[in-house]
This record gives sequence, structure tokens and C-alpha cells, in this order.
Amino acid sequence: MHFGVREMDLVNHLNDRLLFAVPKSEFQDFHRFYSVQKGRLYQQCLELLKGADIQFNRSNRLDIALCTNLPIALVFLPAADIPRFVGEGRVSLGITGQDQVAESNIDVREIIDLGFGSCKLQVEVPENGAFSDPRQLVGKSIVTSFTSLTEQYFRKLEAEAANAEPAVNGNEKKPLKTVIKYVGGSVEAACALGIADAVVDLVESGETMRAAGLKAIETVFETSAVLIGSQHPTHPDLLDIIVSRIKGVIAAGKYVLCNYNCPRDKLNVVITITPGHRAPTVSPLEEEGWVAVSSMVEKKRIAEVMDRLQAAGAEDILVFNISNSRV
Ligand SMILES: Nc1ncnc2c1ncn2[C@@H]1O[C@H](COP(=O)(O)OP(=O)(O)OP(=O)(O)O)[C@@H](O)[C@H]1O
Ligand SMILES: O=P(O)(O)OC[C@H]1O[C@H](OP(=O)(O)OP(=O)(O)O)[C@H](O)[C@@H]1O
Repeated sequence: MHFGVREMDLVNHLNDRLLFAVPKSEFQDFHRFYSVQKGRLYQQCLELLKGADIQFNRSNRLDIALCTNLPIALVFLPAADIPRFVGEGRVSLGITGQDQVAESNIDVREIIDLGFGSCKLQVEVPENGAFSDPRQLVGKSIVTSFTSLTEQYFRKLEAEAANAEPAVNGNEKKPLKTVIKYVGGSVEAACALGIADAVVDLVESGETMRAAGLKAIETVFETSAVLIGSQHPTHPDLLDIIVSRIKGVIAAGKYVLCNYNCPRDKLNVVITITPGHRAPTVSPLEEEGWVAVSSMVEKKRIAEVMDRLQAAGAEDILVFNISNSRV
């Protein structure tokens, strides 16, 4: 979808609203009967907005949506363009990848690491080829969609290579220049098609890389989705509210609530296992000598914490998801 008459009409009614950019999702048609959905961050962004109670109705394929319960307008844009829109200031908030922020070189505030959309920008070479170390690629041809990050990475390697070369008869050797070429997609095809010695591409599961007969030899950048803000937001008070709601949703997703009973004489041991955010809540049970404990625990540690609690004498251990929080 593109900005059309209806969007331009909407834009004229946006002056009182904080603009919030969200990565768009599109179906890319490959054939009349075959299309794939693009937009890796889109679905999780929608869940985040829902968790923060930012409600909106989006007309079919329209790239602007007015929120129905807050003076916010969502603008659906390509992830790569969001740092620019936010950097220019009219769009006060945005969600995109940290890789896109770093690649854009645009001055925006990175407010919250959102924890989803994690992947790595890696140097990949043909699996059975001549290269196994990125230093061997200095002076060679590299294809990528991230030319700025790739340039920075190889310029450093070139400088190191030049420093390692001894001067001959007092003459410094001219540093080798690595050729960095841009492609917008299907980066992994570049080696097989003979236009690159290596590629620098995003890797999540590694499936695309392996299917193309490539292997990763170095990580250039590690990324996840991030909430970014303009240095001069249009509605700073509203921005603070949205940020604190989103922080609450992210924190809620990272923790679970762990409740259990234990003999009072084991309390000093179990509370070291579940110290909680500030301190665990301890309440007496009707049964003499027993207490109930309630404490927030990091989701990723909960299995190990339950094992340790049980070994320490805790019983009736129950774990609950937290749907929202302000901590
Ligand atoms: N497996 C993955 N491949 C690519 N990007 C990923 C992956 N996992 C997470 N990401 C993140 O998602 C961002 C791309 O977002 P999104 O897919 O919305 O953009 P896009 O414009 O559709 O990109 P593309 O056209 O390259 O698919 C990346 O910059 C990265 O931060
Ligand atoms: O490690 P994986 O889980 O396989 O994911 C990584 C692949 O996904 C992205 O491409 P995308 O599917 O967005 O298509 P594109 O080549 O058109 O950018 C990225 O550029 C890699 O090629």
C-alpha cells in the first residue's frame, strides 16, 4: 500500500496527535497463487500495542491508523525508513531494529530494548570455499543490504591489515580496499551468482544461509527490536505515558509470579532463591509454622528456581503469568 488521497486527507488531521511509526507488513506476490508475508516485527508490534492499550482501527491496506482511545496516530512504514522519520522529528516514536538504527547513522534516542526480533548481522562465505577468516576478505567483494555497518567493519580490518604490513624501503604499502555492494534482498544468492566473495546478511535460524551453501565466520552486529524516540518529540507528556506503558508490558513478559508455601524455619533459605523485585511478600498460613511466599522471578530462570525451591523444602509451588506491570 502507498500513501494515497485518503492518507493525505488523514495527514491533514494529524496535527494534534503524536505520530508513532510501526514497521509495516506486506504480502509479496511471487505468483498468482503464492505470496509471502514480509515484515518480521509487525506481529509482535501489534501485540505490544495491544498490551499497552493503544487501540486503533486500521482500514484495509491504509498506512495510517488513528488511535481510538489516545491522541496518537500510527504510521506503518518500512523498518529501514523508521529511523529517518523519527530523526526528522515529526514522528515522535517508532519501533524498528537496532541494526536499522545503527545503519542509518541518524540521531534518535534508543528508549527500550523490546527483546523480540533478535538476530545477528554476520559475514557469510561459501561453505567449502577458500575463506574462513574475515581478514582474508580484505580487498575482496562483499554484497549486503547494510552497506554502512559493513563499510565500518571492513575499514577497520583494512586499517589493521595495513598496520600489520611492514613498510618496504620506507614506503608504506597502499591499504587494500574492500568493495562493498548494495542489494535490497536475496543477499544470500550473491556468492552463487558470482557477484561477491562473501555476503553480510541477517541470520536468525540460519536456514537461509545454509540453504544457500554459506557459513557464518563473524558477527558484525547483534540486534533486536527497539523503541526509538525523536530528540524533540511533539507531545512529550504523552510520550512519557506510552513509554511507561510499553516498559510495563516488556517487564511483565520477562517475569512470572511464583507462589509457594514453606515451613517458617526454611524461610531464610528460600528467600535467597526468590528475592523478588524489591522483596518477597511473606504471609502466615493458618497452619502453625508455615508461611506463603509470593515473588517475581525472571521467566527464563523459573524451572531452575522451582527445582531449588523444592530441594529447599518449599511445597505447592505455583507459577502465574503477569499480564501487565509497572515496576
Ligand atoms: N530473520 C530475520 N531476517 C531479517 N530481519 C530480521 C529477522 N529477524 C528479525 N529481524 C529484524 O527485522 C528487521 C526487518 O524488519 P521487517 O521485516 O519489518 O522489514 P522489511 O522492510 O520487511 O525487511 P525485508 O524487506 O528485508 O524483509 C531487521 O532489520 C531486523 O532488525
Ligand atoms: O536465518 P533465517 O531465519 O533464515 O533468516 C534470515 C534471512 O531472512 C532475511 O531475509 P528475508 O526473508 O527477509 O528476505 P529478503 O532476502 O528478501 O530480505 C535475511 O536477509 C536472511 O536472508
